[in-house]
Amino acid sequence: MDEFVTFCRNVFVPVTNICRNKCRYCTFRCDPDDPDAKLMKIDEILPILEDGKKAGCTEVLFTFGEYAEEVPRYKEWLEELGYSKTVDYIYELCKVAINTGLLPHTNAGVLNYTELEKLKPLNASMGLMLETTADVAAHEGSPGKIPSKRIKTIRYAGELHIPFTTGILIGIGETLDDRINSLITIAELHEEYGHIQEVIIQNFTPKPDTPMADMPSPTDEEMMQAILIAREILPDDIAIQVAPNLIDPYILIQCGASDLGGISPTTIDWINPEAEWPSVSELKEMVHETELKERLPIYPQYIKKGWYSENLKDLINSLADDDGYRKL
Ligand SMILES: O=c1nc2n(C[C@H](O)[C@H](O)[C@H](O)CO)c3cc(O)ccc3cc-2c(=O)[nH]1
Ligand SMILES: C[C@H]1O[C@@H](n2cnc3c(N)ncnc32)[C@H](O)[C@@H]1O
Ligand code: MET
Ligand code: SF4
Repeated sequence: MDEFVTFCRNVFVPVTNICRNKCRYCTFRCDPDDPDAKLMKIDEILPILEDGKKAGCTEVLFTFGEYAEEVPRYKEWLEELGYSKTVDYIYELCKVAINTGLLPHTNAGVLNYTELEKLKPLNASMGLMLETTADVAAHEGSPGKIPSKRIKTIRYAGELHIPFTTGILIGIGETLDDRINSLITIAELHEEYGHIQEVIIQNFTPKPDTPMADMPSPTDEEMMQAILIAREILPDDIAIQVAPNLIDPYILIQCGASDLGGISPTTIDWINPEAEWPSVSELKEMVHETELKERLPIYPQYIKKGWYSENLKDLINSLADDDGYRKL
């Protein structure tokens, strides 16, 4: 067990919920004719960033459906905003966020090398869940969840020296062997490139009106086992993240979890909207005697290695203490 666990104060901006995939566990995604379908404009996003900054946040999490450009109606919306590719819009949003004083962490699904290369100078870290290396029914109809495609994106991020977040989803039809295989895959990618800062062990939570609404969440025993195995397989410099709005973290910390991810004082978890964030004081109670430490979206070792661009230098220096954690 680590001597402390970390978390990050962030704001969550669900830039678009249009997505080419149809993951059977997901309620984030919308069809373009759904009344909730959206592509957020800078005008709408800016006040969210400013509120977060005022509340002491250091990170903005920009989340997207994957390759929404493959959905014709979305292309029109994007063109109305003056962009022909999502990555160009993300680039602009990251600039706005940095000017507001927040460090971007973008998770836009699978991206190619050129897209990651474009976004690297404006992101403190980026993310993509591997989910699983298994071929599961939950991912039928989701070309972007083919494991080899996800592995490629994670590999490109390594080649580009982007501090990276990935993870696995527990309880989507994968076996114990699949979990082990997924973790070995992540460990090998990190051994090659050294860029994985954290691995999220996310418990599937069934959502109403999805094809997986009646599937059970993983049991506490399965989650404890997954963390123990992850701690065994993953190199020591990778943090293991669990989401404190989805599961009680205390026992999982005893098993080796060392990070509680982004929690937001001002926004909801748009992927798990039913699960409210604990406040920092509630988080303190949840971890009992364990010390809590606030981090930035880029982990201390990547600040030390200088894995960030000139664009982020002043902001990181103003937010980080000498050890690379949040300056108090
Ligand atoms: O609020 C959430 N934050 C999620 N985050 C945010 C994450 O907790 C933080 O942004 C990172 O720890 C960086 O500080 C993700 C980030 C990724 O790169 C990949 C997947 C996730 C998943 C979630 C999630 O389900 N809910
Ligand atoms: C951003 C990440 O959120 C996770 N995600 C999407 N839907 C669910 C759900 N029902 N339960 C838990 N995690 C989910 C996926 O792992 C995705 O990659
Ligand atoms: N759509 C992306 C993915 O599944 C980003 C997070 S899910 C809302 O990888
Ligand atoms: S989980 Fe991500 S990729 Fe899958 S349908 Fe939802 S938004 Fe799309």
